[in-house]
Amino acid sequence: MEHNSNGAKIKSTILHHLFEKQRQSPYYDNLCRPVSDLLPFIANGIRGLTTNPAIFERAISSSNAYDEQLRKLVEAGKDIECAYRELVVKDIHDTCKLLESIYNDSDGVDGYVSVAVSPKLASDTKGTIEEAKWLHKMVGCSNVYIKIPATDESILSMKEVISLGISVNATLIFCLPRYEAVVDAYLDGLEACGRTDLSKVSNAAAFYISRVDTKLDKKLEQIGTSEALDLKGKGAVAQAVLAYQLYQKKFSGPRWKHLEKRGAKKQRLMWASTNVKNPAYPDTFYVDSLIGPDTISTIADQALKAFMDHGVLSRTLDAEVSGAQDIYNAIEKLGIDWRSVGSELEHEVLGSFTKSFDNVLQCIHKKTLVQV
Ligand SMILES: O=C[C@H](O)COP(=O)(O)O
Repeated sequence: MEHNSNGAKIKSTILHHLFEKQRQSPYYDNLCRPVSDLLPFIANGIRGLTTNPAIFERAISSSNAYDEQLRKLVEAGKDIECAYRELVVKDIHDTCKLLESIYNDSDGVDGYVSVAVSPKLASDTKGTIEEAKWLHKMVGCSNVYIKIPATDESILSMKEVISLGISVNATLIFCLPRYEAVVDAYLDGLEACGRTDLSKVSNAAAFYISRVDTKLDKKLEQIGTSEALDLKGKGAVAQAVLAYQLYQKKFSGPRWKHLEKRGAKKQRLMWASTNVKNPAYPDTFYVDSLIGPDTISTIADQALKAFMDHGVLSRTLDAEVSGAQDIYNAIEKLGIDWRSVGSELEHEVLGSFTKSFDNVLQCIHKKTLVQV
């Protein structure tokens, strides 16, 4: 039985058990205004929140809760993009405050809220650094994660942002080599950080899941042999299982031990894109299949509802490591290049986030016309 902030008893859910029994933290992949609407999710065991431009597009375009702040921003002479950034900063700040007690109680392990730099900066190293610094300063909360895409150019910015003591959620990770580069950027950033105590710097690595299967399944169908078809729906989870093995390897040994002595926190793998896209797969498939300690599962509404209703709580993430390696190798043997899968997905998702970013600006523009 859990207690709310007034000391009243609230019923434990599978999300509480996920954290207490499996040491995996459930985050909510969503945001809304008023942010107080998130309180029931937190009471149900959500320990952090992730956002992206598509989430803001949905939130701002489907609600008039932003109109008053927007009117003031327009009156103050802000242009559309500035106004958008301020709306975002307010939501993220207010959500950080809601999650502050989880952040404090967990000693800075949980309670984070992610806010992404503009997808338009994905190939601009310097621009990403500047925007990350700006967002961090404007939100003004220790429990904000600045979300930076793991593109070639933005990985370079991660090292610098981390070295400034800013916590980062490295996102858009679709393949293992890219994940390894993200780990190295975190380690490099920590080593370059001038602070003697590194305990306030945190890093999550958002590894996409369902979209990887969507892409792989298409390629496997094109190959069409029974061996290929038999691998459908297995690649994304297998790759994630191997990412967890890589995480354990990278966060042990002398290099890591040295940083740990300075108080550094291990990076946390965060499973993103956990909503099932293929209706033929069970709706809790990706959440159920990737349960393991010291990780985060960020879950959007569809999978969250399903998991809370009939999710299965057992440690799956390292239950079948050699099987996962066999699946990974078999996919590669069929001529599917994991790196190319990663770059195709990176291109597609950045494209769709850029579209959401443009749409939300257009929506704000329309709202300002109505207000005039
Ligand atoms: O922020 C990342 C989301 O988890 C993406 O999820 P999606 O692939 O279902 O759009």
